[in-house]
Amino acid sequence: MSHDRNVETARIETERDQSNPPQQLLDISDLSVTFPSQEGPVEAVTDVSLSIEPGETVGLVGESGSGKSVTAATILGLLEESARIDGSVEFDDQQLLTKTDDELREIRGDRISMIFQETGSSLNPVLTVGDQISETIRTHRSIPNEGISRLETSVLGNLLRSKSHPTNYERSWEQTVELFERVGIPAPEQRALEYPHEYSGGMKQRAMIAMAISCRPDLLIADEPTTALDVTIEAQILDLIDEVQAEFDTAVLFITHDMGVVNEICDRVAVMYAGRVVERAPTDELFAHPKHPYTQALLDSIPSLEGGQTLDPLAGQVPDPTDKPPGCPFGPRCPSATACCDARFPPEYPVTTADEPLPVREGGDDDVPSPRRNDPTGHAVHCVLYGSGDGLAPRRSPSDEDRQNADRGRPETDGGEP
Ligand SMILES: Nc1ncnc2c1ncn2[C@@H]1O[C@H](COP(=O)(O)OP(=O)(O)OP(=O)(O)O)[C@@H](O)[C@H]1O
Ligand code: NI
Repeated sequence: MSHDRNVETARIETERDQSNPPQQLLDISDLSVTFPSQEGPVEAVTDVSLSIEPGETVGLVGESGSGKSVTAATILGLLEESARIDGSVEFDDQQLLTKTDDELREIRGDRISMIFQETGSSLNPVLTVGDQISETIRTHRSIPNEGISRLETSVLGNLLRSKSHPTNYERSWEQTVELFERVGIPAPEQRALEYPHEYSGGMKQRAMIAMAISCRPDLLIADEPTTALDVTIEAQILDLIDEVQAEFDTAVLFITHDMGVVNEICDRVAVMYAGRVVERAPTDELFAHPKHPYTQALLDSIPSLEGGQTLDPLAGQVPDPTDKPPGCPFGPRCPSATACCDARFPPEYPVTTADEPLPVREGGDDDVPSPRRNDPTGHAVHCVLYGSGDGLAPRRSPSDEDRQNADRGRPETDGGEP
């Protein structure tokens, strides 16, 4: 018996090794997040799996309320205590969900940094921008603080810098000015002495990027960092993120609702809808062959490059998270929906290379095949089962053909997987 158990353990471990290759920097699997509320539990994130390799830029895209920020906050350990978290978030093979607040604080700002849209609230209004960044450097690069308080550093800053002997404060200040230069803040020595209210939105965002890269993080989480900026400044900030990403080999999780931004800087994309990832693919592939009707609708709603005109804005709204429909949450807005979509959520389904036999889900739902399985291409689709892609048919009952396709697994294959 014990022999059998060893064999079984070895098999499970081998499977785990294969399903969890060590080259992933971040590996989220089956993450669900539920908040308590007056109207009962609100599931903001459902069964999200997402991985990021070192140095890679992955976009997380979706409309407002799709669960992007909650996913990011979970990675960073910033959710309120009352939230229930299921699943796994591994960073560099360490499970983040079981870390203490202190351990997480150490990882944040040392290995994982973040930038947000609301830069204003991330910067302390009563400290100069330079002081805030140099303090971050002293804290996270383990340069001891020498017992100088915040107030003293502000008041004594110039004095300390004039000493011939470099102090830690002085060194961190020099590094701050270098970082300011690196992120394109003009007159960096002067600007470092100014307060946040003296900065424009774009300059604040540059300063936040300087702070975020001061620890040379392995992962940068950027949550809508350019949403509040005008398009010219946005383009500059995206270029900057791209540059520092290449220079420091930082992986980036880029959260946005803007497919145009995704196209600009992401290597791969995961599309979220109503708390779930509904499609994932390399960016080129996603733009060339979107599979999920929601992705198609998002792409159709990108303002055209020439005219800046919105072609086909997405009608309808994301379902109320306290009152999600039983079937596919996109069903009510989906041009390809059939009656099946109303009944139950179509399971995530990989788009595989042509001819590859599709495994049958063990103990799965009777007429819904579609196993969830390792997807080497990182490209999966939920609702291909009941029609998407070419078939923009009106809502209808499943045809015999649908059922046959369901039996086989997947109606169409384009075989164009990378
Ligand atoms: N602390 C919370 N308590 C209860 N519900 C929450 C909480 N935080 C988020 N939610 C809900 O979870 C869902 C997902 O929110 P989230 O902020 O992740 O969306 P998002 O995709 O980041 O949207 P946006 O583009 O507007 O930032 C929303 O319905 C939101 O109301
Ligand atoms: Ni958000």
